[in-house]
Amino acid sequence: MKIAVFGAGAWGTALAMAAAQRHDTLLWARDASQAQALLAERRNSRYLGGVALPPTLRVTADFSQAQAHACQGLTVIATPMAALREQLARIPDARPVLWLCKGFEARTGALGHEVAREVRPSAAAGVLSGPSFALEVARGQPTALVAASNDTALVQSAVAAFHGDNLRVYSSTDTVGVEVGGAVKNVLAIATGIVDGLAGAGREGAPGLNARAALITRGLAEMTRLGVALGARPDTFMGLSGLGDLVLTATGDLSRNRRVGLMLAAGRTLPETLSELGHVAEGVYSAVTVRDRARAAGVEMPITDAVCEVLEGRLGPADALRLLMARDPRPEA
Ligand SMILES: NC(=O)c1ccc[n+]([C@@H]2O[C@H](COP(=O)([O-])OP(=O)(O)OC[C@H]3O[C@@H](n4cnc5c(N)ncnc54)[C@H](O)[C@@H]3O)[C@@H](O)[C@H]2O)c1
Ligand SMILES: O=P(O)(O)OC[C@H](O)CO
Repeated sequence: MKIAVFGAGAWGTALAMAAAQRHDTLLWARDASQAQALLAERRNSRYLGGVALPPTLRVTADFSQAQAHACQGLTVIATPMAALREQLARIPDARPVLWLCKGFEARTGALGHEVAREVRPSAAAGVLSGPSFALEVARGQPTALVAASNDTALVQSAVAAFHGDNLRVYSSTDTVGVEVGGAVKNVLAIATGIVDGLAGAGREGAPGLNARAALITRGLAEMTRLGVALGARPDTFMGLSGLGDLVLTATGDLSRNRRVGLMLAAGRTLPETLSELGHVAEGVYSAVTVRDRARAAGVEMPITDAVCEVLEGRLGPADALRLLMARDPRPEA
C-alpha cells in the first residue's frame, strides 16, 4: 500500500515510521530544510529526540511528489487543526483522506469532519484518534487507536495502513464522538495540569489526587454532554478517543496540554508558556470554541469555562478552582 503523510511534526513522523514498517510510505515536510535534516540525520530531532527513522521511510518537501505517491493509496494529514482546511483544499476531490488533528477549528468552531464536508463535500473522509503520545509510537511501544468515518473502505484502509505488531487500530462509525473526545480532552488536560500544578505548590488546602480524579470524571461528563448534543453516541466516550485519551493526556507528563496547565499554575503567563513549550497544544486554541459550541447547544461545561477564564487572563488558577468547588450541589447523572 502507498501512504503519504502530510506534516512532519511529532505525530506525523511517528505514524509514518509505524506505516513504513510494512508499507511504501512517504513523509512530506513543509520546509525543505526540515526534510533535508530528516534525510541527513535519519531522525526527527526537534520532535522525537534520538529515535531513528526506519530505513524504508522516505521523506520529501515536494508536495506534488507526495500527492502523486498517494494517488492510489492513502492520504494522511498530520498538521495542527489550524492547517487542516488549507491541506484539504490542496487534495483532489476524489481522493479519500484521513486526518490526525484533534481540535475544533478556532476561526469557525468546526470539527475536522465539518471542515472536510465544506471543503470536499463528496469525498470520503475520516479521523484517526485515541490515546497516543507520538514518542511512544515512534519507539514502537504498544498503543491502541480508533479510526472513524462513515466510509467503510476508508476505515479499512486506515486499519490496513497502521494496524501492526504494537499498534492496534479499532474502527468506529461515530466520527462526531471520536472528534469531540479528541478535542475536548485537550482542554481538560489543561485543567488537570493546572490542578496538579497547584498541588505541587504544597500549600495547606492545596488540591491533591482526589481533585485530579474528580476533574477527570466530571470532565468526561462534560465531554459526553457536548458530544451527545452534537450528535455523537454516548458509548463512544467510554472508548479510546474519550475516556482513554482523557486519562492519558490528563495524567501523562508527555502531554503538551497538561504541561500548559502546569506552567500556568506555576505563575507563567500564556505567552511565556507557549514560547517555552515550542509545540502545538491544541487545547489552548480549542477551549473558547468548545465553550461557544456548548453554549450554542445549551450544554453546561463548567470546567471548560474555568479553563477559558484562566487562558483569557480573567481568573488565576487558584481562583478558577475555588469557583468550581463553590458550585451548587447537584445530582451526579
Ligand atoms: N504529538 C502527539 O503525541 C499527538 C498524538 C495524537 C494526535 N496529535 C494531534 O496531531 C496534530 C499534529 O500534532 P503534532 O504533535 O504532530 O504537532 P507538532 O507541533 O509536533 O508538529 C506540527 C507539524 O505541522 C506542520 N505545520 C504547521 N502548520 C502547517 C501548515 N499550514 N501546513 C503544513 N504543515 C504545517 C509543522 O511544520 C510541524 O511539522 C495535532 O492536532 C495534535 O493534537 C498529536
Ligand atoms: O501532547 P498532547 O497534549 O497534544 O497530547 C497528545 C495526544 O493527543 C495524546 O493522545
